[in-house]
Amino acid sequence: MIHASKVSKQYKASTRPALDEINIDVDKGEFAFVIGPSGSGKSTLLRLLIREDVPTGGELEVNGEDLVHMRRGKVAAHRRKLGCVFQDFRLLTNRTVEQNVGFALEVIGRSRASIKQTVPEVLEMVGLEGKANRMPNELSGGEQQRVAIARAFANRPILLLADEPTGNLDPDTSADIMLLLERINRTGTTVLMATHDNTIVDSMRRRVIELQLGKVVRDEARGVYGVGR
Ligand SMILES: Nc1ncnc2c1ncn2[C@@H]1O[C@H](COP(=O)(O)OP(=O)(O)OP(=O)(O)O)[C@@H](O)[C@H]1O
Repeated sequence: MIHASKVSKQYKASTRPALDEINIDVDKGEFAFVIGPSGSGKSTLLRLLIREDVPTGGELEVNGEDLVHMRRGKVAAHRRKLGCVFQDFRLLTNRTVEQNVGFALEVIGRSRASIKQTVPEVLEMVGLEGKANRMPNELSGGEQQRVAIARAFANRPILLLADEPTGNLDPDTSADIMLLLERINRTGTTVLMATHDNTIVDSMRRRVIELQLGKVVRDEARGVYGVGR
């Protein structure tokens, strides 16, 4: 699903590369954490996968698509295959829960009938069936993140990218969000999640890819966060 070979990213303003010849292969259906200290390159990796930015070296493919040489006109189609979830939820604050999810489907050209059918299904999946008409500010942080996950999942992405999705949530709420991401993973969606949350990483025992100063320093199948971090 993800193939990164010697991928580097050198920002113009920076002296050292944010990513330095990293090799990562993630298979379809895998669940993998990307961990590492602040500035190690986690968000940069996710940005390259979303094609918000382009590597300055190496090969990068998602689902067989070459992201290095991808034409600008194909970027939107690439992003449509992905779901993205962020620490700060990024909901449309002036739209209801239902509209937030529906709008994401509208912009990718889904018919009104299909949106009408899909939105209640995904809201039920994330446990928000009674809250379709609420505004985001009428929800708890955990509920807002559920809306963001519903929105990311509505189009059944092949790959879900999550950048610190539990960063603003308390431990119990974070655990619930992880159950939801596991559930999404069980439907066949590959999940790549950047996190600082050692409790979550230790309890899930999933693949752990550790970055330090832009290099992969550990890639373990059923890893833990690590001692003393
Ligand atoms: N737009 C940019 N221009 C210049 N340098 C950048 C840019 N974005 C990130 N960097 C640098 O690239 C390196 C990696 O940053 P990145 O945001 O990928 O790290 P991170 O592991 O996600 O950190 P955090 O956990 O704090 O989010 C850092 O040294 C950062 O300062």
